Order: sequence, then structure tokens, then C-alpha cells
Amino acid sequence: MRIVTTIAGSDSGGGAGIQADLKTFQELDVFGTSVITALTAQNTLGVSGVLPIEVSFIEKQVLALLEDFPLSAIKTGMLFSSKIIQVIASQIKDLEIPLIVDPVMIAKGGENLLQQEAIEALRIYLLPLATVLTPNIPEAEVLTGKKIESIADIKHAAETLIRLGVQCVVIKGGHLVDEKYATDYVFFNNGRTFSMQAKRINTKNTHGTGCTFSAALTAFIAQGLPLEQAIIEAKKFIQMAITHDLNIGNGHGPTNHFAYRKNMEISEVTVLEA
Ligand SMILES: Nc1ncnc2c1ncn2[C@@H]1O[C@H](COP(=O)(O)OP(=O)(O)O)[C@@H](O)[C@H]1O
Ligand SMILES: Cc1ncc(COP(=O)(O)O)c(N)n1
Repeated sequence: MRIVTTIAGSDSGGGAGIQADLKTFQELDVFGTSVITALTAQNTLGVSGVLPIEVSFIEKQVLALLEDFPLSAIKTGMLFSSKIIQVIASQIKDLEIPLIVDPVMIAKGGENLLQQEAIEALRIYLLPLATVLTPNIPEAEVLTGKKIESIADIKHAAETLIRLGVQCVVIKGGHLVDEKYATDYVFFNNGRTFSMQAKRINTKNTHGTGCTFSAALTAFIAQGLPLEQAIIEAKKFIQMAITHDLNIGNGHGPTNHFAYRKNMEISEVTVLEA
């Protein structure tokens, strides 16, 4: 049994954060553990409160896991402050374990999940450790300080992020204006690049799509899939989870973490070579 961990924030509403990650790990047959960086009071309508955990206690959670478990992969989500980022980076920097960094910044409702002052810490301390970085378009813009309005801009952003030390970057296209497709762009530090295209689902239930995608990627990497295949399979997982949405709550509902395992209707993902 492969063991993985997620270092992220708790979403009381169960659709994103730690909860989405653990559900996804369970669905993909890896044993999920967690380090909670912050509590959020949250539902499908929004975030009504954030309570960061004391940094020394976050450190303690990481130590507890490292002391006892041979982790096959680590993912990070909501990290909230530069102090938290620095402590976690120093604890994991010498581990030779694949690291998937989802640079969570803002909830779908617009609430801040990462303090402004923490962006530089993310760039300096965490990005150089990342096996895969999975920003959405607004996150890629913040990390690079440049607006993204075209495919050429996406490529430039990826080059900048790779220069910061990331091995592979998946720039997710959920926020792009495209009525037909949700396309994600993948770039490796050896120059290899491709994109993944799936049918855009017309739904308001996209709470936790980013968390779920990066958790699935973490699980597939832990199971030993080659990186490229793990990324494509994670895209299939999230496409199925969005396609078979559950309609829970009154706002932006969660995705369906069960759909991939239940094989509800296999979603097509087309890989396009650059
Ligand atoms: N309406 C949609 N239909 C199909 N796929 C989507 C849709 N919205 C987002 N996705 C996909 O979900 C994943 C998460 O993307 P995105 O929503 O951009 O990230 P985040 O949740 O971090 O904002 C990506 O693979 C993206 O292409
Ligand atoms: C605790 C927590 N972490 C992350 C997200 C972002 O969710 P999304 O995947 O929709 O960007 C969230 N809303 N809450």
C-alpha cells in the first residue's frame, strides 16, 4: 500500500482542501495522511472564516508523519502564510519524494487562502522543490507577474516557472474563455510539452476541481505511473468528477470523487502534441 500525504487547509464543506484530497486518495487506492495548515469555515456558498494552525504544530504534524511512514508522494495545497511555507519547505527539502505543488491562492468565492506576503516565499522556497506545479491561469499570472491572454503567454509563463526550478508545470485552463473545451497545458524542464483537451462541462459545481486534480496526480505518481501518464490519468479523473456532478449545497457544489472508480461513463481526454 502506497502512502501519501497532503499538506493543506481543511474545507468544512468537504469539496476542496484536505477533504477532497483524502477522498481522492481513497478512490485511487493509496493510503492518505494529512498535515492541516489552516481550518476554513466553508461551504458551497463561500468561506466565512480562516484559522491558521500554529506553525510549530504544523511542524509537529510533518515530523509525526516522516518519523513513521515511507511516503511515496507529497502534495501541498493551501499554505496561507510565508512562515508556514518556509517551515514546510525546510522540513521536506532533502527528502527525495515527488512533490506536487498546487499553489492555492483564492477560493472560487474570491476569499484569500494565501496571504499576499506569501507569494514570494512560494516562489523562493517551494517552487524549486516541485516535481509538478499545477497553477490555474490566475495563479500562474500572480507567480510570474504577467497577464495571460494567449497560448503564447501560457508558454512564457511556463518557461518562467521552470526557470524558478519546477520540473514540470501543468497550467490548468479551467478559467480560460472557451465554451467547448477545458484545456490544460503541460511543460517539462527538458522541453517536452503537450496539452490535454476535454469537453467543457456546463456546470456551476466546480468547487475543489484544482484540489481534486492535483490529489489524483499525487496518487498516480505514488503508484509509480510515469509522470506524463499520471498527468493524463489525473485529467481523466477530474473530467469524470465534473461530468457526473452531485449537486450538493446551494452554491458551487463539489465534484463527484466516486465517478472514476464507478467507471460511470469514461470521459474522453485528447492529448495534443505541441
Ligand atoms: N467546466 C469544466 N469542464 C471541464 N473541465 C473543467 C471545467 N472547469 C475546470 N475544469 C478542469 O478542472 C481542472 C482544474 O482546473 P481549474 O478550474 O482551472 O483549477 P482551479 O480549481 O485551481 O481554479 C483542470 O483540469 C480544468 O481543465
Ligand atoms: C481549504 C481549501 N483549499 C483549497 C480551496 C480551493 O479550491 P479549488 O480547488 O476550487 O480551487 C478551497 N476552496 N479551500
